[in-house]
Amino acid sequence: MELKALILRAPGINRDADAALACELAGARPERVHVNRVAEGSVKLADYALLVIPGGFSYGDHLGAGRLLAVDLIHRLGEELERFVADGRPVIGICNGFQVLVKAGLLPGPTRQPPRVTLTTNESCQFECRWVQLEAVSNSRCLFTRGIEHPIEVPVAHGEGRIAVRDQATLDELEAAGLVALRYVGEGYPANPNGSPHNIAGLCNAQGNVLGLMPHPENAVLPHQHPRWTREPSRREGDGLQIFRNAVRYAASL
Ligand SMILES: NC(=O)CC[C@H](N)C(=O)O
Repeated sequence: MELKALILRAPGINRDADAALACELAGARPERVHVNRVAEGSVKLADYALLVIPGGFSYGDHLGAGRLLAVDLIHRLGEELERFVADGRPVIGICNGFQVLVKAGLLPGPTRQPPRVTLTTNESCQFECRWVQLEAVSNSRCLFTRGIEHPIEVPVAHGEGRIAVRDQATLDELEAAGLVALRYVGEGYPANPNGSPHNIAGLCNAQGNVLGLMPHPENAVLPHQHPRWTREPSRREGDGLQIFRNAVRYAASL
């Protein structure tokens, strides 16, 4: 049976087509759906196996990147989304989508708890747009990064990607609970493009079925998207595709 992926659209979201392509290459059938269609009930989240919140500048990043779409998630999708997550279905938030999930309290979770983590302006105070190396954290609960044993290369493009935590205890807890899913490889800037502590690039929830990450795996799915594709012709696909394939495989197993 073909699995359907809901790619959530909202004003200012701009990487929905890229996310749709990644889902399609991973074996799912993507549908790009405006958040209003879900909120009014004409599209039901429960009809989908996978939810993607793509990158972009939702609502123009007003009040902080991801903040206003997070309000939509909490107040307009609310229980439907909570049920989707509680059912164990995979949710991936990419860049702006990660900011949305964090500001909605879905990451690191649990929901309805006071926020302990946020994403804020890069340490460099500028928009960072380049390719980075990422490693999957081996003790992570994340289902999207399974089997990724070597560093992968994907691009970043963000202005507000720095993780800020309430205190050191929160950071220790994220690590100990296996909620850190991905890290930038290398020491300091520019390997870590935003100054996130412990080089954190992505977080998951305790169930492992919600992942948010600042880099863009959906822009690293085809061989020629890589900057060295002419010099490394052996590359058969982009490194980011594994993340989508894991999601589709997992969704199929539910
Ligand atoms: N590419 C993106 O999703 C960018 C996210 C957000 N608008 C930022 O600048 O941080």
